Amino acid sequence: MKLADDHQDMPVIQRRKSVWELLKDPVFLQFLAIIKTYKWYYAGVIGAQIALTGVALLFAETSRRLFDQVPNIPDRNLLIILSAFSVTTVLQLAFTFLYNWLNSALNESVVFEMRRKILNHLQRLPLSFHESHHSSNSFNIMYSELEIAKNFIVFDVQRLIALPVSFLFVGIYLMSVHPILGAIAISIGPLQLLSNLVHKSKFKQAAEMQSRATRGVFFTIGETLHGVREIKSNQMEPIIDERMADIQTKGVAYNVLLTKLSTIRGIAKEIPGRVGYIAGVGVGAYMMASGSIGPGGLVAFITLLDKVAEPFNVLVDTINNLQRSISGARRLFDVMDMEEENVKDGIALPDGSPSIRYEGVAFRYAEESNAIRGISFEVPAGTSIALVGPSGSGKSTVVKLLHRFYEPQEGTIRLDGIPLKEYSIASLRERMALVSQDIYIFDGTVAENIAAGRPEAAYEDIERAAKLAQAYDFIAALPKGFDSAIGERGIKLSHGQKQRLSIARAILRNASILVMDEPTSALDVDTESSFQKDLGQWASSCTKIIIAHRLSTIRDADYILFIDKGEIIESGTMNQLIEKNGRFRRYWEKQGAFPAATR
Ligand SMILES: Nc1ncnc2c1ncn2[C@@H]1O[C@H](COP(=O)(O)OP(=O)(O)OP(=O)(O)O)[C@@H](O)[C@H]1O
Repeated sequence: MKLADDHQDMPVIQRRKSVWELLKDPVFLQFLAIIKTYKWYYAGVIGAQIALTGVALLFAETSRRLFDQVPNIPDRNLLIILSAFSVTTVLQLAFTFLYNWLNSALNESVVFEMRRKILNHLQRLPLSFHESHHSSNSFNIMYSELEIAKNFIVFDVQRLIALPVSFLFVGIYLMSVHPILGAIAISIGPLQLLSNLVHKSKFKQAAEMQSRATRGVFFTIGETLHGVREIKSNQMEPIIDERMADIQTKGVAYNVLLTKLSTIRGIAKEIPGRVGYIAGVGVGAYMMASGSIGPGGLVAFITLLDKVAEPFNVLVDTINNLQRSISGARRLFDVMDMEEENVKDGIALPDGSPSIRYEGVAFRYAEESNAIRGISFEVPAGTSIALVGPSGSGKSTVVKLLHRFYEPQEGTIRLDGIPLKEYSIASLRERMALVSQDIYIFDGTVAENIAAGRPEAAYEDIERAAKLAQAYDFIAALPKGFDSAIGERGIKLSHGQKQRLSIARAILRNASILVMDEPTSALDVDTESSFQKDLGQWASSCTKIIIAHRLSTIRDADYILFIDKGEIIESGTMNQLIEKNGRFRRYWEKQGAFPAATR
């Protein structure tokens, strides 16, 4: 169980992009394409915002007329004014309702669409991404980073369009009431923008630290839930608790700091508004006394002061948000920018079992030293080869290359004489079945789990696969047989039972290459021997690669490779290797598989 704090700088994937580069980023443009899909919602929300400004103008103008005419207002005018107030109230309520409703629909739809896009992308990234990044990293992207990016795409974008329009309307109206009052009102907003400079870098830093703390929380929760068994058996609960407390303490401190800085910036933002109000009321009162405006003009000024300042007010918030959104979105885009596996390009692998040939293949993971080197062997079509060797010797790596989960740095792998790279990944994986050490049971029924790789399979075929995998009896004993729910929310299976389901899954795929990575490690001796017998029947035509730590699993293999430290040390049939009396024989002797030979 890893306890490193590597969530602190996840994911450092590519060079950081400037805001400008980010706005030109193709992924950002893809997100803008989402906006296009929901253009009518955006139009509705923006329209409702502008309409609310119109209603505010109507209210201010009505108030102005009322105060300009009282106390000698004719009954008819009063009636018109009261009707206008009633209309503004109704309109205000109606547009507020419309705005909230459309905004919520827009928000949910965009989040849904973005999450789908990101998950689609994540599952199409090469295995190397998932093997080198903690899964909590992807969860964090799906939730926190997405939430932040969404705030920009949903709210900031619409405000940036609607508010300047509102500003223009209200500004023009106030200038028409009186140019000096209009100028005072208009100048408040730009002054408010200056508040953005207050503690600018400190604020940015605090936002980044707070987001790190959030990522830390995701990381710790993910790691704890993933390794709960190891945590319990190693009594690591206090360590996890301490770690969480540490992250939370920092998280609380950064949150408080962020709130403190936001409040200071908020005060700085308020000051021009308050000063503008006092100046406007003072100037207005003076002008009223000198008769250049009526009392209604002053009332309109007071009523609309907030409205004219609002666009800048919100712009300040939007710029604040933008700083956070950009750093969240940047992490999201970094991952979205990563190239997906190209599974389509290439020729299709023809029907029938192919021969497999490795020619001087070498591979290393990222910066590490070679995991395998100089690997050369051939498996004729329809035969089997077993890879044996100590743990960490490179056996799984050899077969990962066959799936094209990774590409070798040296050498060539050929199927039927054609380099693997020329086949499309989709056709390769379609023709290969994998029974691996890590068995994943999906949330669903037994039948659905067996048919995971062939959802259209007939029920009889599923049953047949279960029989050949020695899984039929235990499935039949489940409360609902093949319809019993298993996985996260269903019946829990033993490792051996899961392994048998995974074998049934592979059988059902009807593949022409069968890769088995320790396929029977959790089966009892009797079940394994029946499985071996049946393997000869259902997989007779497949070309097979079997990785095994058990001698019984490889006894029937046509050819065996003994691998150590990434190299083939010995190769031959079982009898040849035993007679050779070399590393292979000593390896099994150590495990008590047969008596030590006299040397
Ligand atoms: N995703 C990975 N990233 C970096 N190194 C890896 C990765 N997977 C495996 N390795 C390293 O490559 C080497 C070979 O590993 P591999 O899993 O191929 O061995 P193996 O023989 O299959 O082991 P085992 O029998 O224990 O499953 C090991 O040193 C391992 O630490």
